[in-house]
Amino acid sequence: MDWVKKYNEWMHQPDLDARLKKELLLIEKESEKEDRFYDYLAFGTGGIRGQLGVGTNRMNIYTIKRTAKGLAQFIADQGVEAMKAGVVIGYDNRYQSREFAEWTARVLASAGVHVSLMARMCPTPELAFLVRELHTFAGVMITASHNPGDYNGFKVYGNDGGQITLEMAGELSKLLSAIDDELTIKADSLISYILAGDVDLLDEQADALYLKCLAEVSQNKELAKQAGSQLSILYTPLHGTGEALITKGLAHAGFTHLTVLASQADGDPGFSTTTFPNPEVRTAFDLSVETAVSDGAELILGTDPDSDRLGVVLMENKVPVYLNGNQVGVLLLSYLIEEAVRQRKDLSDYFIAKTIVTSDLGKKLAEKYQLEVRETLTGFKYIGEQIKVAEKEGSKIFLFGYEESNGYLIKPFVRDKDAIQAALLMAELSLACKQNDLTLTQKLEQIYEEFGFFLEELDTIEFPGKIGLQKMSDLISLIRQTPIMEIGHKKVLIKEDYLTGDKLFMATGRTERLELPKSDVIKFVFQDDSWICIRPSGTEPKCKIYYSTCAGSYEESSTDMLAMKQSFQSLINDLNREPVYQTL
Ligand SMILES: O=P([O-])(O)O[C@H]1O[C@H](COP(=O)(O)O)[C@@H](O)[C@H](O)[C@H]1O
Ligand SMILES: [Mg+2]
Repeated sequence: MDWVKKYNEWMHQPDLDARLKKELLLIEKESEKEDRFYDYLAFGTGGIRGQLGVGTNRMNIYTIKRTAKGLAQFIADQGVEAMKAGVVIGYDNRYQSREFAEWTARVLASAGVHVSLMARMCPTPELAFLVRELHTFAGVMITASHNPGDYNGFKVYGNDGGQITLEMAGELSKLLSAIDDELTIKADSLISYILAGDVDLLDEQADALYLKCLAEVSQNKELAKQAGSQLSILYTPLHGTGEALITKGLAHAGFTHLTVLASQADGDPGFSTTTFPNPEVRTAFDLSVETAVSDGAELILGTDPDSDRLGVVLMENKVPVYLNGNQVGVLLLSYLIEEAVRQRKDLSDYFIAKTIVTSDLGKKLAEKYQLEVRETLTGFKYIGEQIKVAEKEGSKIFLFGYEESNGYLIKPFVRDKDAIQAALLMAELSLACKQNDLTLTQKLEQIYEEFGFFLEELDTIEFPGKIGLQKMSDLISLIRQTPIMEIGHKKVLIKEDYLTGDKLFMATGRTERLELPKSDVIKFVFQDDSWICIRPSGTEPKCKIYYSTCAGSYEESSTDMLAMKQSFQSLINDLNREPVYQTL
């Protein structure tokens, strides 16, 4: 895109939003202007996501209107029935989320697409649920999930309730590439569309519908009814949308001893009490741990702003034990398996889904019970897609889906990760363990003893701006091209390149085809089942490096981890010829 032309167009637009105009006038550096106007934001792992601000490469009312116009055209192309089925729209507590949701509703309605708009902020899984429940053609959620406060985003759902995958995103992007009149897209007022019946507002009824289905998540209803009040839970919504459904959902099930961390329950879009509202990061729990120590809570649950990620901290003798997403996932899976066995279900009828960057511990556990394991690329949309595929095939039944970045799904009435479902099951599992005089760390230990001590770590390297994007792509290409036979003392057994689709056996040079769609991901697998995977994030300007080790003891596994990380870090620094390493 000719950024100078675009910049001038925005600069000379007579009625440009006053705040954006002010911001535009303050930009002096040419590189900054270029970064904001060289392109439009594109679809990534979780829809369109970016920093708020002026420019085509930022989230603002103009880029939102353009995206909504593209979506309206896409729906109109499917015919009148699709337009009537329409779109359900939700939004979180972020800056401008509500404004963006209203603009999306207005632009869609102006094109004749029916809209159901949430009247207040809601969790992403509730919106995903409503797509199925209301049989709409699509769904839109305005959120940037766990990203910092200056981000926002536009997630799109298809009529199965899952986030759109490559095919639909590709078609939508094609339509969007022909739209460049973002500054002049017009629509009537929201109230006029509501009065005309083109936009419906959804409120309490949405919660009631969701909560009715949530009850299905419970594996042992009697347990929580009888003993739920014995488990003391502290919950933090991290200023986001989770409070209403989590408190109601858990209370209905019987978990009545639940306290909400008041200082993080105010919907503050600046996330002022935490630097990063991401339950993957320990500091997100600083305040809740402090409170749990003084109040004696046994379990801390925390959800990200749009409440699709769940973080768990166990309080054992007032000492916090932070679980990562892989650990929570394997604990939930082991509980689902135990309950299925107790209920005499034939587990070979079921499948689980996980991503290629998620630990293999869950896979080992599942395989012991003849559960099929389906692996997908990163992005919960691919896990949601597997449920659709299985239904179409009439093959296996979905038992569980999860990924390392704190995403879990139990019941497929939602087709995206759902922290409300996961919070309920986590509470139930904690209670079941408590009843058996077992701590969750002991439970985890038992799993490690049986299947091996799997450790996982994540490094991120930030690559901001247009130049950063190029540097990141160059680095990953270098890794792709360099014949890496060994990392530290470990021989590479297999190199999987998801961009070329090749699975290369290093010793013999033999290749097999990888079955997943093409994606810029490289995975090195070692002889002892440990692996390293590198890919660009699709939601933030950074490169992610995942490490996983497995050994017969915790000590062995962590020594391995340290050695493996150090070697890979210095390999990357050497390849890049400038040190780029920064740890999450
Ligand atoms: O950010 P969320 O919670 O919407 O989640 C989205 O992004 C995450 C991070 O993606 P990436 O590694 O590409 O940044 C993915 O793990 C997740 O599957 C996806 O739904
Ligand atoms: Mg989220």
